[in-house]
Amino acid sequence: MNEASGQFRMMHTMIRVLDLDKSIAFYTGLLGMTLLRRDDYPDGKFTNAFVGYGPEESDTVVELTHNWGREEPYEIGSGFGHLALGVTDIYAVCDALAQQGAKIPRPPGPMLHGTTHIAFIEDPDGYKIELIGLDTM
Ligand SMILES: C[C@@H](O)C(=O)SC[C@H](NC(=O)CC[C@H](N)C(=O)O)C(=O)NCC(=O)O
Ligand code: NI
Repeated sequence: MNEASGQFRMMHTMIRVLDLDKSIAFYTGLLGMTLLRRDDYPDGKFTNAFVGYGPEESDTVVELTHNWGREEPYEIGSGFGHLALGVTDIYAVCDALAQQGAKIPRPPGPMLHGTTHIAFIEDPDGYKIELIGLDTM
């Protein structure tokens, strides 16, 4: 820790989404997050929806930005990696997600070159979400 660290707090990660209702349903319905707030900006023709596991005052959350009228899928690019969620019993969680139709391009198991058990699922826009087996860390 350095002297500057007390001045900053991690607030959110923003991702641009094509279908806001579909994304909100994914993050709340499948991943158990809460829709914390939804702010429309008519002058900018966009909406921000914040989802997470606790209030923004104490938790780092995800900001889903929807640009009105956008139809072209976003290019996620090779630089973006993933959002990471910790879970207990990653195998049971992945089974339940698969039964609900979630895309799981990387099934659960020990990570390459490591020992932590991870999995990767995809959100409606194709953003990778890593699931980390907390009991395997
Ligand atoms: C510990 C956990 O939070 C990780 O994200 S490690 C996952 C691991 N990451 C990498 O290998 C990064 C280097 C790689 N060359 C890259 O640029 O992505 C990972 O993605 N492992 C893949 C797997 O299937 O285990
Ligand atoms: Ni990670």
